[in-house]
Amino acid sequence: MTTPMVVCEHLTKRFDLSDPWLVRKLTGMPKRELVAVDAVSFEIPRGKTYALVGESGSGKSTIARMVVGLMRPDAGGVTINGHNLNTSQDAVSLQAVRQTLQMVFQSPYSSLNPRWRVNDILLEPIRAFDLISDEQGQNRRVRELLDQVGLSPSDAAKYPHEFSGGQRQRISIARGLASDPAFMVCDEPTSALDVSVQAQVLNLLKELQRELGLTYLFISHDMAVVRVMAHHIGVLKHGRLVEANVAETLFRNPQESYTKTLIDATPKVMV
Ligand SMILES: Nc1ncnc2c1ncn2[C@@H]1O[C@H](COP(=O)(O)OP(=O)(O)OP(=O)(O)O)[C@@H](O)[C@H]1O
Repeated sequence: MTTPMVVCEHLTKRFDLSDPWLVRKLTGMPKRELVAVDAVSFEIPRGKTYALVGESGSGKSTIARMVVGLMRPDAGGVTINGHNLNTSQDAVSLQAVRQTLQMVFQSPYSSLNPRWRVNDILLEPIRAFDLISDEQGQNRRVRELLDQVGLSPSDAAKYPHEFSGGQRQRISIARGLASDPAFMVCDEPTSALDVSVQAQVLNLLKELQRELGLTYLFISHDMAVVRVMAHHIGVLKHGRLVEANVAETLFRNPQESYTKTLIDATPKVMV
C-alpha cells in the first residue's frame, strides 16, 4: 500500500480569548480559552480530494493553516509526503515540502498583487524555487501554465484588474501550479464566485487533478461543491470531526443528524 500524501494526527489548536493579565487581575475575570480544533485526525491518499465541510467557525481554515505550516498546532501533527512538518529539523526536506504544497485562497481579488503583470505573478514561484534558470524556458513555462488553466498567452502582459473573478481565480491556480506541487490546499476557492463560474473553476480543478495527479485538501461550507469535488469527506462541528467517510457513502447514508442537516440544506443540482 502506498503511503498517504497527507496524514493529520490529533491536530489541536486553542486560542486564548482572555482579557490581558492586568484586566483579569482587576476584574477577577477567569482565563478563557477556545478549542478551535479538537484532536482532528484524517489522511489524504495521493491523487485524491479530501473535503473538510462544516459551518462557519467550525475550524476549517484553522486546520488548513496548520496543514500548510502557517500556524503551529498546540498538539498533534501534520505529515506531508513522509515529512513531519512539526518535528522535522531537516531544512532541506522542509524546503521540499514547501515546494510540494500550495494554497489557493477564497478571494481571487486580494490574493494577487495588483501591481504585477500576470507574467511576473507566475514567474515569482518559478524563480523563488529556482526551477528553471533560462529566460526562454521560464517564458515557455508561463505560457504552459496559462494554457493549463484555460487562459491565453497574451494574458501574461495584463494586470489582475483586467480579469473577471473567475479568470483571477484561474491565475491564482496557475500561480499555485508554477512550483510543480503535488498537494494543494483549496480554502473555499469558489465561494466568492457566481454559481455558473464556480462550476467552471471546479471542473478546472478536477481536470488538473486527473492530468497532474494532484492531491487536494478542499475546504468548504457548501455540500453541493463538496459533492462535486470530494472522494472523502470529513464533517466538522465546533472543531471536532463528527463524521468522516467516502463521499458517496456519506451522502447516501449520513450517520449524524448534523451531516443530514448540511445535506438537506443543499440544492439538488449543481454541476
Ligand atoms: N486568531 C484567532 N484568534 C482567536 N480565535 C480565532 C482565531 N482564528 C480563528 N478563531 C476562532 O476559531 C474558530 C474556528 O475558526 P475558523 O476560521 O477555523 O473556522 P471556519 O470553519 O474556517 O469558518 P469560516 O468558514 O467562517 O472561515 C472560530 O470560533 C473563530 O472565531
